[in-house]
Amino acid sequence: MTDDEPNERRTADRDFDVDLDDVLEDEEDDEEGGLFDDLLSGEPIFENKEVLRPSYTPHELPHRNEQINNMATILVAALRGETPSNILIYGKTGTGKTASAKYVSQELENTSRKYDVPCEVEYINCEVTDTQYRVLAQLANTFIEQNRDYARGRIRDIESLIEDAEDDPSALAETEFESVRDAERRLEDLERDLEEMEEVPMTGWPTDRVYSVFFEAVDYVERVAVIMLDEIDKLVEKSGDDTLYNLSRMNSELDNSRVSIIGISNDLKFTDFLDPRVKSSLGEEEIVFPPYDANQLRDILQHRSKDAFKADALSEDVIPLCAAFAAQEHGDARRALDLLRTAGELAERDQSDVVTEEHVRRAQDKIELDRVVEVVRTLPTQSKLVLFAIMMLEKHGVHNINTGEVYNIYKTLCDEIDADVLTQRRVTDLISELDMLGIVNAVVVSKGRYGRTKEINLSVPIDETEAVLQADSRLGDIENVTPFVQARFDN
Ligand SMILES: Nc1ncnc2c1ncn2[C@@H]1O[C@H](COP(=O)(O)OP(=O)(O)OP(=O)(O)O)[C@@H](O)[C@H]1O
Repeated sequence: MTDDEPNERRTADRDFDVDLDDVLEDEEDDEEGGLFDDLLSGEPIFENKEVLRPSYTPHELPHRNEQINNMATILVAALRGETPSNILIYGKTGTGKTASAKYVSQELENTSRKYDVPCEVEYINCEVTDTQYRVLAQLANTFIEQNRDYARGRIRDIESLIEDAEDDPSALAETEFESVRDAERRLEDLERDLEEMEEVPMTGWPTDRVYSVFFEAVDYVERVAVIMLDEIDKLVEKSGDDTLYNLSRMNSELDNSRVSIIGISNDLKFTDFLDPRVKSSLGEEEIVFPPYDANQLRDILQHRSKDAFKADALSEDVIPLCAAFAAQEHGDARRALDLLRTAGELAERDQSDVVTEEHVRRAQDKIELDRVVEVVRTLPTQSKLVLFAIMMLEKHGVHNINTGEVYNIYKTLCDEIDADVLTQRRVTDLISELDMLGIVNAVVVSKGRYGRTKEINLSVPIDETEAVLQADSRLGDIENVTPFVQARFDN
């Protein structure tokens, strides 16, 4: 290389001279590891942690065969071009409702492609999409997108058919077109359709208009559309049963397509709020997902852990313990998987080669604490003030606190931060709510001729509770309020 060669060229050559192996060796010799070296050096515990996350759809769902077969038996009608009955799926949280329904839909769509039967499943999470407008708009736009693809595909086919027919008119034999002109007319129709297919904006239109665009989009081609409404109770709670009413009576007006609904809910009572017509149409078939017991959870964890962990990374008692803990919590598979993943992460952090029972116990505490922190963090300000009062009393050594004591300090705290003071009766209600959330424990005790009173104790760790309460921008201003506690003979 000469001096007058361009600079970049020389720089580039120099870059290539660097031998990557040398760099790696140098790094190995380097005694002081970087920030990540220590963390990387331990044997990894996980083979693929994603497998344990809620977003992962497992290929196998042990102990859900019966429910999966029931769903398939109902939905097979779609593959015969008939309308499947609507299905309502019930069960507590973490019992595999969504995972099973998604698994069945995937299989249904795969088979429909195999046999070339037009059938689609549209999934909507009603916790996120919780108004009639949004549900209809989301569905309309999905179908519009599919219709566009369909129209473009048809346009391509007809264009090439016309080209062939111009050379050889017999190319039109056995097609739906009698002449090239006929095919051209169809082409023009499709192009006009394509232009007219207008997406629904996420707000702003009258709901009637959204509904009619959705209706036309579904009916544009022949198909069976299965609409899966997960957390359907949230939709009804937020915006009533109009959406379900409209969807469930559509079939009588559709010409080309058929609609069937799968509703998923963990609230068994939500149908009580439905119009009787909607209730009977939606609940044509009901499938119940019972909670898992400890043995079933063990099988589920065993299946998932095969792909998630390195061989021998789990000590023998880890899975049974995770299963036992989660079985106590109404047989929730999500909780069991969280526990196993968190235990693995704790083992990884300890740079341990195996996950042990101890990691599971710590994971259980961590998850519980995370839950408490989240519950406390999202409490309304008034409840936070009541909890603050209880926490201060406990900090000053007062146990079996009574409502009057909480109320006195609560009032001082309200003054301190300029908040409205609620009545003692309302504060008693708030204490009961905190009890229901498992943050305090309030028991009614009889004091003989002095009547009955509530004895309140904090049931969550005091330091973490204080930290979360202090992190609230309003409560953070509370300084040095010392609870004035009347002399008590029972302390
Ligand atoms: N039988 C099973 N086999 C393997 N994994 C399962 C099984 N049942 C549930 N799971 C897993 O447990 C987690 C929770 O399941 P899913 O979301 O289906 O519960 P859900 O009943 O819909 O709960 P929610 O009502 O809270 O939405 C998911 O990660 C899912 O993959």
